[in-house]
Amino acid sequence: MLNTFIIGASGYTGAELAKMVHTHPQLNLAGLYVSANSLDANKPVSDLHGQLKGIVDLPLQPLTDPAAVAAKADIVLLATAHEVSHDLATIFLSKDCQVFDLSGAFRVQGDDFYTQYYGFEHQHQQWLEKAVYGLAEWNSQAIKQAQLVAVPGCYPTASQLALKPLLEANLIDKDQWPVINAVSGVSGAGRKATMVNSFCEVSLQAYGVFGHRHQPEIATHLGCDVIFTPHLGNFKRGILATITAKLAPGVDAGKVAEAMQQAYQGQSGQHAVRLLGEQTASIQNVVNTCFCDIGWKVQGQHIILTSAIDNLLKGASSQAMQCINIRNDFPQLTALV
Ligand SMILES: NC(=O)C1=CN([C@@H]2O[C@H](COP(=O)(O)OP(=O)(O)OC[C@H]3O[C@@H](n4cnc5c(N)ncnc54)[C@H](OP(=O)(O)O)[C@@H]3O)[C@@H](O)[C@H]2O)C=CC1
Ligand SMILES: CC(=O)N[C@@H](CCC(=O)OP(=O)(O)O)C(=O)O
Repeated sequence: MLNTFIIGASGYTGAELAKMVHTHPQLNLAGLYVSANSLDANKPVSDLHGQLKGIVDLPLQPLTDPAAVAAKADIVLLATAHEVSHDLATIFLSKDCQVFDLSGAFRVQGDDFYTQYYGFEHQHQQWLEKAVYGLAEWNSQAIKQAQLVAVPGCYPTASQLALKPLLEANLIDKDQWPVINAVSGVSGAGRKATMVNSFCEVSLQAYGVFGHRHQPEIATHLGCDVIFTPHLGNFKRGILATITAKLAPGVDAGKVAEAMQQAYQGQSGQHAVRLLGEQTASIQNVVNTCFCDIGWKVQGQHIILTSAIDNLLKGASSQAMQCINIRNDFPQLTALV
């Protein structure tokens, strides 16, 4: 059994992880942590997340001595804000733990990327270079060798899983940037109350226009520029991305279907993508599952793809668990289906 610790366990993604680690046959849920001065310190996690009652009732311990936790850990899941993960990760890495970071702290290399998009200067360049991007369906060979896995963001997961098969097969005309419009439920913003995510303020609207940090994350890892516009919707969880792209000359619906099937169909049960063909993806069918559903339709030289995930699961926690499974040679969907 691998001793597994969750830092940030009182948050939305942390609570999802607690349930998964608890049910995983090869992982021992060894401890749940919140910040040293957390108002929730020492409460049972199930007091905050009632769905865990009788399943995981461990206390949320204050993280006063991360090095002491590192000494006991085989695996550490960082379900913490970007800057917190940035500061904590190396403490665990220096003690040879496997670290799976759900934040954006190690996802993108680039000179002023972190100052421009995250508002802090990255202090751990070597680990940033060594970190493996945890897009599970596409990066398993590198994940198998990784000590630090940067789990992709929620919008980047939905967007890349849809576009990557077509880009890898050279089916997209890159001169016309794919346009990604995506709507997220409010849990995407985390559990802390803010004005933006308060009940009476949430409507349906675009935000981060031309400035969201997921645009460069998507473009970097796809190797193709994109227009990306996120929207906040008045529902709790799920993301639907609707993506419009121009196909390369001579590409038809048959070639698109072949590329999709080649990318995903062959490894059924070993990955978390479900292909819908001409049906459209919907949030209802993926919420509370680890799956990304992808549908598409071709008309002339254009394709419209729809891609749906649960932002807290395939967009964060279950993708982290897929990466743990890949890294440790467990069946990829262990504890997820
Ligand atoms: N929500 C989503 O859909 C997605 C989130 N992510 C990323 O995953 C990470 C977690 O997100 P989410 O679960 O939504 O966040 P939440 O805000 O819901 O939870 C954050 C957790 O971190 C804890 N925390 C804060 N500061 C520290 C600290 N210094 N040391 C230890 N624990 C700390 C908080 O508890 P306390 O403050 O009481 O200490 C809380 O448990 C973020 O980086 C987010 O960007 C990625 C993809 C999707
Ligand atoms: C609705 C909402 O606010 N969503 C978040 C994205 C959450 C996510 O994917 O997380 P990372 O921050 O880890 O990249 C946002 O737009 O900032």
